[in-house]
Amino acid sequence: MQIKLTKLGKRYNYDWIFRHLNYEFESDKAYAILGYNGSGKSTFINTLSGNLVPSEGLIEYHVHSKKVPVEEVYRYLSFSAPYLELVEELTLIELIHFHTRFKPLRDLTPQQLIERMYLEKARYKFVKDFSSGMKQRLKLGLAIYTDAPLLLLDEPTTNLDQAGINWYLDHVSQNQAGRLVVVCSNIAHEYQFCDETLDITEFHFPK
Ligand SMILES: Nc1ncnc2c1ncn2[C@@H]1O[C@H](COP(=O)(O)OP(=O)(O)OP(=O)(O)O)[C@@H](O)[C@H]1O
Repeated sequence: MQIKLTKLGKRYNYDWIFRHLNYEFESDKAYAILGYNGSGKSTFINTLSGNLVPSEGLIEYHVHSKKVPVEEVYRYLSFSAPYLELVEELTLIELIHFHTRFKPLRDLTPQQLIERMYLEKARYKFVKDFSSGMKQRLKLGLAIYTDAPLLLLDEPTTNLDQAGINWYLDHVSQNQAGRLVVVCSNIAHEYQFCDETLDITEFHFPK
């Protein structure tokens, strides 16, 4: 997946969140989107995902050199963010089967995914009864192990303890080859594996 941004801008009402943003994301690379709280990282990643419509400028997507229209981009991405909800009324195994009806996993079975997330004991537990750290591991596991060329992660280590952070870093780096990975963060350990950084505050307007 390659993404080219040309003079991209997003505003809410009269407030520009970012503007005049020219950038190219290349496949097989990991990028960190940086900026303080409220600087526009989530707005940016949601614009990149096609979930928010830009106020000006252009986003062009290519998968294996084939142009993908913005309304089709959701087919090519997996996304984990604190504001994206899990279906909490399902058990873990039900949720994974539900998820795979929409998007396949990367060469592993639901049982193997449960093992990789260290959630074997929660196989038949309702997701609503998971701890906040277990929910975050589940969100990340589903995103990382979905077979999608674009992996979007907003604040990936929210609610994770040190063991959970190490688990995230291991699994994201083992599954990064051949994909475009974009991480929104202002915590260094969340994006230490990234090749490039993009500071959203450089595109605040007016400067
Ligand atoms: N739907 C909306 N309508 C109006 N303003 C919004 C909307 N969503 C976000 N904003 C504003 O846009 C700005 C950027 O918010 P955003 O959530 O993108 O920042 P962030 O860098 O991801 O913050 P954090 O690190 O705290 O998650 C903030 O001032 C926020 O209040």
